[in-house]
Amino acid sequence: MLQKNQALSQVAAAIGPVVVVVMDGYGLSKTDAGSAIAAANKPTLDRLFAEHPNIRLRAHGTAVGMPSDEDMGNSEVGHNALGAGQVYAQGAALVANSIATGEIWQGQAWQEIATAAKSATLHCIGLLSDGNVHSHIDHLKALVTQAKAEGIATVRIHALIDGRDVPETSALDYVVPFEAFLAELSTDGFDARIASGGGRQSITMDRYDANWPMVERGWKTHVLGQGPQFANATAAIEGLRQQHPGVIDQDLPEFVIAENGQPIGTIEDGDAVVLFNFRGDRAIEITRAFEEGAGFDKFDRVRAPRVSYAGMLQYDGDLKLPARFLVAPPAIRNTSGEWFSRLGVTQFACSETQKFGHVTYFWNGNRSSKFEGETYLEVPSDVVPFEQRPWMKSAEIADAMIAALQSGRHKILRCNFANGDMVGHTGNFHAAMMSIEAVDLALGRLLKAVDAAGGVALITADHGNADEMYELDKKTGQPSLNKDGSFKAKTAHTLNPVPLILYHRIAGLQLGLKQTETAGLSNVAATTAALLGYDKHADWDESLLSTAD
Ligand SMILES: O=C(O)[C@H](O)COP(=O)(O)O
Ligand SMILES: [Mn+2]
Ligand SMILES: [Mn+2]
Repeated sequence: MLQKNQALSQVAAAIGPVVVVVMDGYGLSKTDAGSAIAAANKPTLDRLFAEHPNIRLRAHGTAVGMPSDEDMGNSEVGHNALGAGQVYAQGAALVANSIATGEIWQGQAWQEIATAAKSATLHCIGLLSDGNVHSHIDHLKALVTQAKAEGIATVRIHALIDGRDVPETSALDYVVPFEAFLAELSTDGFDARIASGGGRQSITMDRYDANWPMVERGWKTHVLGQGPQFANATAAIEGLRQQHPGVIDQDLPEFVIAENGQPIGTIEDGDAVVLFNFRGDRAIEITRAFEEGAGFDKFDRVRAPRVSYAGMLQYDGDLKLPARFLVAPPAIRNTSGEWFSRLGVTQFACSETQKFGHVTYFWNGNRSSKFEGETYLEVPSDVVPFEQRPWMKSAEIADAMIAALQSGRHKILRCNFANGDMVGHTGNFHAAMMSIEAVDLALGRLLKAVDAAGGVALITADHGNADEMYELDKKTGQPSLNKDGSFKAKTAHTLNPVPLILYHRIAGLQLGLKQTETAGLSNVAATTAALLGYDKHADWDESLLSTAD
């Protein structure tokens, strides 16, 4: 079975390495209004779109395993689909289903949490929004409602403020009704309140070991109850906004809710803790802080309470992190990393810290170890607000890819340029435009090395972001305005499709791409296999490559 496909091998014989480039957050908007991509000076990409086969891929909703087509795509589901060549029901859908059927409450994990919490406090930590990328507020409401039904008396919520997967200053749209919901439920001896919180880019939700001090600040806030005190979360958001004018939700500092100067929800021995985020990347570090013993050395925890801890999902199946989880994650099998490894095809993966796990861990179906024949290279990311360095590490990633191509050691090379996404999330139009220009420059250099190696490049993205930097008015299609007449910044991903461009300069080779109705990210793995002359794995979606007869 693991052999070259005869029909394809003639094409493949002419082809050197295949390079897959993911331009994170590069969507194809219907309109230039508010698009940092349209505004960018990008000669390489302009030439690619004008002169090389290119099609649109679906990158959101059910095409990437989200519950509905109203759901935007994100890096996890996008890279899972790209790397696995297939679409799985993802965390958002699995948790929603498990709650809908009630299965979640029957499982041993919830039973253990409920038992511990009956004689202590249940703490729920996570991202308070309906972004459905890391979490969903409906899942949290179901947890609190079930806690009351099972006779748990005290629930404390530690709320990370979003503004990154939802509008940038929407915190009160979630916090006000949620505090009302908790107050209504808090009868008959039941007491559920928000106890602490802060902006998600300021505390707790770091990823890929980029900035542990963020997690330390979160620990001090949620566990030790240290931080500026307010009477409730609504007052905290209002107060922090007054104290820090112009700071958007995701960057708000930490807050602690207190009564008579005493924090109402520190985390103590015997308590139960549920991290209600389902996505792994930004959940792993805080989980380690709760689960690891005395050997934990990332920061001084001051005290490490002995708690019953559960994740909404298991965030890393290889490391078994966390040990207890309420819903089983998708069992992603037969990924392209594994398939190509079995075929003896050498693979190289590279990105900077912020997206390194995306092209390795997410790409390989949430697996933290390498397959045989894989080489990984991580370029350390800057630890600064990315609107101050919109070029990020695009030049260094290009350098590493060029060197890897020149080494002749790898048959498939993949990389992720983080810029369009990470700078897109800041809501800064000018910086996002520059971020795309940096990617264009890096891409131009990389493609020269692809030519020199006689290779082919597939250039794509995992979802949109920089393609819509302003909220667009549904009726006019033009940017919506703030009260002061400025454009309303948009920090979240978009629902737009992404490009797939097929690039090569191999003389005499005619290749094209098929634009099908359902073409999506999950078709890229089979397209890569076809370029190399291999059959795809039977589980994968079809190749989009067309060859001249
Ligand atoms: O975690 C984040 O930064 C955002 O919620 C989603 O962005 P990503 O899916 O591109 O990582
Ligand atoms: Mn992404
Ligand atoms: Mn993103």
